[in-house]
Amino acid sequence: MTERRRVAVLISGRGSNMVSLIEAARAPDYPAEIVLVVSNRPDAAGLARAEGYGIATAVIDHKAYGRDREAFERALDARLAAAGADLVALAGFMRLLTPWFVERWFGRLVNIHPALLPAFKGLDTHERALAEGVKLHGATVHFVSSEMDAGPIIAQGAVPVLDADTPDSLGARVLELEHRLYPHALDLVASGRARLAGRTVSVADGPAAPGSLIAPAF
Ligand SMILES: Nc1nc2c(c(=O)[nH]1)N[C@@H](CN(C=O)c1ccc(C(=O)N[C@@H](CCC(=O)O)C(=O)O)cc1)CN2
Ligand SMILES: NCC(=O)N[C@@H]1O[C@H](COP(=O)([O-])[O-])[C@@H](O)[C@H]1O
Repeated sequence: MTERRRVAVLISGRGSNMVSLIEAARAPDYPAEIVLVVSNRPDAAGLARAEGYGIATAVIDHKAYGRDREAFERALDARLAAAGADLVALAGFMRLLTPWFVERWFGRLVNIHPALLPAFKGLDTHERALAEGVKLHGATVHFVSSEMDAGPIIAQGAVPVLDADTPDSLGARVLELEHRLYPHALDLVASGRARLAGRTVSVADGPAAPGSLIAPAF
């Protein structure tokens, strides 16, 4: 097997998607290894979870840089370089990245968003999905572009929205899906099967969203 890609995961909180990536990368044939977890928040619960797996962690507190976003990102970039990371996965990382960082890592920087982009960009996606009365909702893994939640889509998964759903019950169903979607999408990128083609992504040998990620047909 070719060299496994060295992945750094960036978090701001709980880190459940980070754990799904760490667990997936424990498989000997998985094309990536998680070499570092970085948080912009010292109190992120995900840090202790990563340490529990023996993964190196770092805190780069954005508050220490005031309004100087680029200074924060230069410190982040230096820590990624020190770990020899060549792929970065955002997992509940709640900082808008500037064009400087995005251009430096473009095509090697991915994010998971709890909605079927381009629908419901931004925050509170489950509340908004229920308010709109959509019947299918889900999650998207995309390459990160300077424009928020607008980068080329790598893989998506869908779940049904039930009449009795609340934002919490729908959010829980989407999160369970995320934990299967993100390891799949990172596999596509790290193995080279997902290829950027301008504003879109082509996926070699097989669908980007295997049946298991699509809500059961009625
Ligand atoms: N240039 C980009 N940066 C980021 C993207 C992206 O697509 N392009 N994705 C996000 C993740 N994200 C939604 O998926 C997101 C992150 C942060 C925010 C936000 O409003 N952040 C505020 C601060 C909030 C806080 O610290 O709690 C901010 O940065 O001022 C919205 C959506 C990751 N970055
Ligand atoms: N806009 C980005 C965003 O909303 N990301 C979402 O934050 C949660 C992080 O959970 P986690 O810390 O348990 O992985 C996930 O649901 C992820 O999709």
